[in-house]
Amino acid sequence: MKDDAYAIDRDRLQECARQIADAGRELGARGWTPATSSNFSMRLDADHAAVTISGRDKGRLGIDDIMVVDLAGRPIGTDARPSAETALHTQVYRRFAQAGAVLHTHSRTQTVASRLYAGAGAIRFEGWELQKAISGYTTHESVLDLPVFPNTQDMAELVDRVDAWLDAGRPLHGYLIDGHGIYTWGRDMGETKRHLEAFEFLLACELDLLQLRGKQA
Ligand SMILES: CSCCC(=O)C(=O)COP(=O)(O)O
Ligand SMILES: [Zn+2]
Repeated sequence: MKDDAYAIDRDRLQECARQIADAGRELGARGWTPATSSNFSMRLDADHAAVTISGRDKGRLGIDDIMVVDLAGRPIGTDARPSAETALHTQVYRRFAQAGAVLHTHSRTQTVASRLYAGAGAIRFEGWELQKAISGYTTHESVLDLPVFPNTQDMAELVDRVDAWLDAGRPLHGYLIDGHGIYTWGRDMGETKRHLEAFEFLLACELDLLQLRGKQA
C-alpha cells in the first residue's frame, strides 16, 4: 500500500466500484462493450478517481476489477494497470469540477457514426427532443455538437485535442473518437448513463436519416 492509499474513503470506493460494475453489466448486456472494450470511472474525491483495470471484461466487472488513480492517472495503493485511456477520464475530472462519473463505450452505432462524421469533425444535433436529456438543454430548438477526434494510441494527443476544444470556449458533453467509441460524463452515474443513452439514440437517429435519404454524412 502506498501512503496515499490510506487517504481514500473506503466506503466511497466500495460504493463507486459497485456502481461501476452495475453500469458495466447493463451496458455490456446492450452490446456496447464488446471484446473487453470500454472503460468507466467515478470521482472519489477532489484528487482521486476509481477506474476500471485495463483489459477486463467490462460486462462482468467485480469489485476487484476497479482500482484507484490520482488525477494524474497514477495508480494508488496497487500495482494493477489502470485503463489504457485513464488520461481521458482524469482530464474530465480536472476540467469539470462537477463531473462525478465518466463512461466510455464502443457500441456499433457510436463506432459507425464516428467513421461517417470524422471528416466533418463533429455531428451537429438540431431539432431532436432528446437533446433535452443532456444537462443544460431545455428545448429541441438548440444546437448540440458532438465532436469526432482522430483516433490515436497517444493519449496525450487526444487530451490536447479535448483541451483545445474546451479552451476555445465550446460546450462539451461528450465526444466520439474516430473508429473507436464515445466518451461522456455527468454529475453522477445516473446522469452519465442518461447522457450516454441520449447520444446513442441521437446517433442512431442521424444514421437512420442518412440511410433513408440515401446520403453521405
Ligand atoms: C479491446 S478494446 C481496445 C482498447 C479500448 O479501446 C478500450 O476501451 C479498453 O481499454 P482498457 O485498457 O480500458 O481495457
Ligand atoms: Zn476504447
